[in-house]
Amino acid sequence: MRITILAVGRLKSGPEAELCDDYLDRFRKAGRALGFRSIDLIEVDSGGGMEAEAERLLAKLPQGAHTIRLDEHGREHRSEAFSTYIATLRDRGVPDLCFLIGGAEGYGKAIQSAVPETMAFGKQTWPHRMVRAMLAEQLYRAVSIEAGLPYHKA
Ligand SMILES: C[S@@+](CC[C@H](N)C(=O)[O-])C[C@H]1O[C@@H](n2cnc3c(N)ncnc32)[C@H](O)[C@@H]1O
Repeated sequence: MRITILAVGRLKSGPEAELCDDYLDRFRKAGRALGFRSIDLIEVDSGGGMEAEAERLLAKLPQGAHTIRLDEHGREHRSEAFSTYIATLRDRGVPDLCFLIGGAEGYGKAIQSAVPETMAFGKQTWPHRMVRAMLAEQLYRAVSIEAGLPYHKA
């Protein structure tokens, strides 16, 4: 299974980008043996309003991907359940799993109707820069749980 994180805004550098890269690397190393073939972060330009950002996101969605929209109003998963969930998608043969992260204003309506599945990291609103690193960390945690690595302390 290939994973894509599709995010509004371009982070050239900074602590959030470094943290995100670090967890993506860890995910690649731990995930490969479990059948997670790749993980890529794709950024689209911010600006022009939510609907313009929505169009840019939709244009980059891998065709046929199982897509989950990160949203503070969304569904919450415990880390163990998230680990089982992505493993189940992989075992069902889903080729592409894509996570969307909105921009500073959130999502346009086109995204809300095209991507009904949501996931929340609690009910608070987090900066989109941090949400990337949080998602990369939860993905690494998910594969470390499946692999039995001593990272996650339940
Ligand atoms: C700054 S937030 C958007 C703020 C808010 N939705 C609005 O309309 O003002 C930017 C993006 O970060 C992500 N995000 C922020 N808080 C989140 C949370 N608690 N759980 C999951 N994703 C979150 C979402 O993808 C959101 O679109």
